[in-house]
Amino acid sequence: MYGASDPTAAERTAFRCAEKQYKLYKPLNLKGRSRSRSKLSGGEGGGADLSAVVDFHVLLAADGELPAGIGRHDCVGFDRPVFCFLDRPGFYFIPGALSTEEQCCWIRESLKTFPQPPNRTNLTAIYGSISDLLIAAKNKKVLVEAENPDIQERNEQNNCGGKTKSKYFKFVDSESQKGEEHRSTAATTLMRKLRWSTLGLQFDWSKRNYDVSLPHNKIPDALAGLAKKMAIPAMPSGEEFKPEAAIVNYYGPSDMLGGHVDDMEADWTKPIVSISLGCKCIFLLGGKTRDEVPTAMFLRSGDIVLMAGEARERFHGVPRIFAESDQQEISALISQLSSGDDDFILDYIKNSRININIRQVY
Ligand SMILES: O=C(O)CCC(=O)C(=O)O
Ligand SMILES: [Fe+2]
Repeated sequence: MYGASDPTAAERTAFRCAEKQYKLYKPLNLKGRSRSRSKLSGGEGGGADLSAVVDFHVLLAADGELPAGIGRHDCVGFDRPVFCFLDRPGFYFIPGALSTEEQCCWIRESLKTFPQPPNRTNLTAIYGSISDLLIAAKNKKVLVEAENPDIQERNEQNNCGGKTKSKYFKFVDSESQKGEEHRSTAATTLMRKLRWSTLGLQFDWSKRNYDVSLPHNKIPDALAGLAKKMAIPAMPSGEEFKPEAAIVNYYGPSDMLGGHVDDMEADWTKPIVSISLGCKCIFLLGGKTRDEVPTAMFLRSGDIVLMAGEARERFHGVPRIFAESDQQEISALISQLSSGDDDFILDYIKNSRININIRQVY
């Protein structure tokens, strides 16, 4: 799914040039996380020229003639404006599809419930199942390694012999760790290291496929309902979208997602329903090879993108998040979250972006 087989050839492609053009460059001593399923390397950079980036919110507000190559997609039974690119069938952009309240709700769910077992996250491979990460972060807990009494007992009963070395990780008060030799990791740090979680059918990144044998819950009803409703403009007529899996991506200020194609679902006539939350980003929509020059567009909190049919074969990625400097972009979100008691979530989202993309697998 992700990355090109020949990295040197990938370096020279039009898609790669666009990624380099838009990526955020930072001082070398602030080396950021590479979230990439295909990495971007550094460069000199600075303020990128954003004049070619399509801004659907400006087009929506102008309510006039659209630039060449962009159209409106009229869809029976769908009451919101939907934009499309005339030469890129199957790609749809629904600006401001979610209200501020809805955005807050999905941000909370993304941080609180979506990373809960049996859903897996990038942290699962290191620490096993971790429950209540957000609560632990709010309560300033730390994660420590401990012996798992359950497994020890079970092994003894099964005559596995001797003491098992089975370990697991648990949250404890940071105070209790003072003077302890155990290595501990603050829950707030882990929260920042959260890069993805998978809902519904679990995606196995190492096998690059869905592993239906892994325990999973179905997609929460409210999210499934939203995805079904928003998928309508991209659905073959008379059919209903079946949300079976979702990937939640968590982006910090210097994170990016390298160009890739999502090709692990059986029926490409069904869309990927992709929800943006938090800080603004640049999204690149390329061609069927990396050699085609991609179109850059802004994605803002509450926007929804649909990719179906031919658009499923197109390379796409996120080279840039706009955090900190562009707080006015998410001012409604900030004021809504400020009125609650969610300081942690407020601080998190001020310099993060969350993307929930929902898929029909079969
Ligand atoms: O973050 C986004 O908007 C895109 C995410 C994506 O393409 C993916 O997870 O496959
Ligand atoms: Fe994707």
